[in-house]
Amino acid sequence: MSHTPNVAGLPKAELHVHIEGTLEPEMVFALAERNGIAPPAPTVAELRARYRFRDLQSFLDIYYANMAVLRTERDFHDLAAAYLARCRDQGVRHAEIFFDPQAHLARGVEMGTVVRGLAAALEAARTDEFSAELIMCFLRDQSAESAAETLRLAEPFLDRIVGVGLDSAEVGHPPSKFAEVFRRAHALGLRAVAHAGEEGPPEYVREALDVLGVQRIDHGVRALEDPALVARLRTERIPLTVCPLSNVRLAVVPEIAAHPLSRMLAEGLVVTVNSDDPAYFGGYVAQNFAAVRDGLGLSTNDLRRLAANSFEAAFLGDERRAQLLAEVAAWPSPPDGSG
Ligand SMILES: Nc1ncnc2[nH]cnc12
Ligand SMILES: [Zn+2]
Repeated sequence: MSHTPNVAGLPKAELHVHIEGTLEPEMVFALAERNGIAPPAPTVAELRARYRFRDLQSFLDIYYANMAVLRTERDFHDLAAAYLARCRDQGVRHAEIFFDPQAHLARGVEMGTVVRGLAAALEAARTDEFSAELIMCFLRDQSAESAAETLRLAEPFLDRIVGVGLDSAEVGHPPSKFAEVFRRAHALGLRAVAHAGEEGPPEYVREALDVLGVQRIDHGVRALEDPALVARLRTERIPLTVCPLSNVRLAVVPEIAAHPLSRMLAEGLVVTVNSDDPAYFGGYVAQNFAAVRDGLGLSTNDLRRLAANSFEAAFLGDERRAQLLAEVAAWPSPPDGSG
């Protein structure tokens, strides 16, 4: 077998991971038991067997149903702590983590319960080597008024939230629906990102940039259908947080060998590789790197480019960004310097 560099050792930022999408089936059952509620399936194996998705909506139905086991501050802490523990083995040096408060508010779980639990886990995980931030997403298949109310509820916690995002069922819910709440988020000093061009058209990517003023696009793979948009993304160096295994599992692309990531790299786009909902899609971020390395035949240079892009796209200070970029440039280096 040819020698392939160990992508788990490649220093990287993960910029597109939904914390509720890291809820492994085993944890669904453990939390159901701890909270005295019925699990969503008879066994872990039977729950996992349902993870065959036709499209985004068929995934979201199970994703939202499983979240019912998340009730207490401790639950949210334990969920984030489990993801953060995995970051160490995945080469993740910085994580920007999405959460979906409306999905919890709807079940009577308060904003403070969610944010305090998640933020405590992030605080405990921060070191000189590792940083993490929270991005609060609005559910685009709910109303603009609900998004505005969600932002109001989050105002007491903005010291623990770096930015806002937009996720959930895309088609029929254009970014422009959320112009006002994103304006308010900018006024509050928050960063902004949005899912666009996953199932939705290139026009949604444009709206996310022009109407919502986002600094990154989450997914964005359908932007490739529009050459003028591709040229703009390249010229303005707008990062796209791509999720290869997610795209295969949600039938955005037919198989990993057909994934447009190679084309995006060749176009000079600031693309990054991320896991999206790793408990559902067959792997965390290093498995996503391995899948595109093997499925698309990416070179060591390509892998370094993807990791460097992740630090360029991250909400980091200049000094730490420069340090992490230097570590990427030195990869793969022998772990003890002896080779
Ligand atoms: N891939 C995805 N697209 C839109 N909303 C999501 N919420 C969790 N994962 C998502
Ligand atoms: Zn996502």
